Amino acid sequence: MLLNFYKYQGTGNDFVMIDNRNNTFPKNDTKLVNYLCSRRFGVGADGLILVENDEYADFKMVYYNSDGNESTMCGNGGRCIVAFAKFLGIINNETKFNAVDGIHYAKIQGETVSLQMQDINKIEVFDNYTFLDTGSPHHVQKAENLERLDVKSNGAKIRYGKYGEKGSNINFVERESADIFSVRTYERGVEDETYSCGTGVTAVAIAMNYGGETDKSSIQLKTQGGLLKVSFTKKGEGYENIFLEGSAKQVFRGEIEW
Ligand SMILES: N[C@@H](CCC[C@H](N)C(=O)O)C(=O)O
Repeated sequence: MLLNFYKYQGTGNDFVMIDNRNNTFPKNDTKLVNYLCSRRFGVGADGLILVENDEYADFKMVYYNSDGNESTMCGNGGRCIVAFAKFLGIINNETKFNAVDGIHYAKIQGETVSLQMQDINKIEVFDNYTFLDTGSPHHVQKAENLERLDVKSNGAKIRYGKYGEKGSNINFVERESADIFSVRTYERGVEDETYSCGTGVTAVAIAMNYGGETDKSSIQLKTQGGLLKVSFTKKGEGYENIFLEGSAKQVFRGEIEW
């Protein structure tokens, strides 16, 4: 059988995109999703995303990690699906779409997508790290010489050692200035470092503000795949009006046999 797909990337976090508005994709086929994401045998991607019809919003986003399992929210994937929905003619320059963590508002201008994330009310601060959920779970830990850190092995150690089977994404952050932080992320479900993680940089920006590393409410995050921006409003112990902004691009499209 031949399957039509599109490939998108948002600051180097890459996704196989499939238009599943006709409901023909076998959604429980973990092996198929894993095969499509395989960099040696398939298309190659950090994750796979389905665009589906939704009763209450412009469309629905269904996200899978490259291991083939459906997972929680993907911020870069959310930005890419907005670009894909525009390409498909489902939306124009603004949208409200449904995802696993609820409705997201987004707007697109050229190749830049600004995606509203869910409000955050719970932030846990520990001795040498902060934990928060920005749609997906994130461990945020400061690091020196970030450029030289072995993110895969250090990330895996924390992901399995501290968070067990369910796991967490692990972010390492180094402050460059009050409004610029460098971030590298180990993603669960990919079980490797990715070039950037949208929910991850969102978690880092909020954790840095909450922990007093910066008093800025608009922060630039340097990732291996490029620059992202996170802005927010602090309200009491929580955060609202959280926006993740950066580029989202179609890379290629094709069909693959399965
Ligand atoms: N790359 C994503 C995060 C995807 C979800 C994550 N791997 C998980 O399962 O928690 C992003 O851009 O947010």
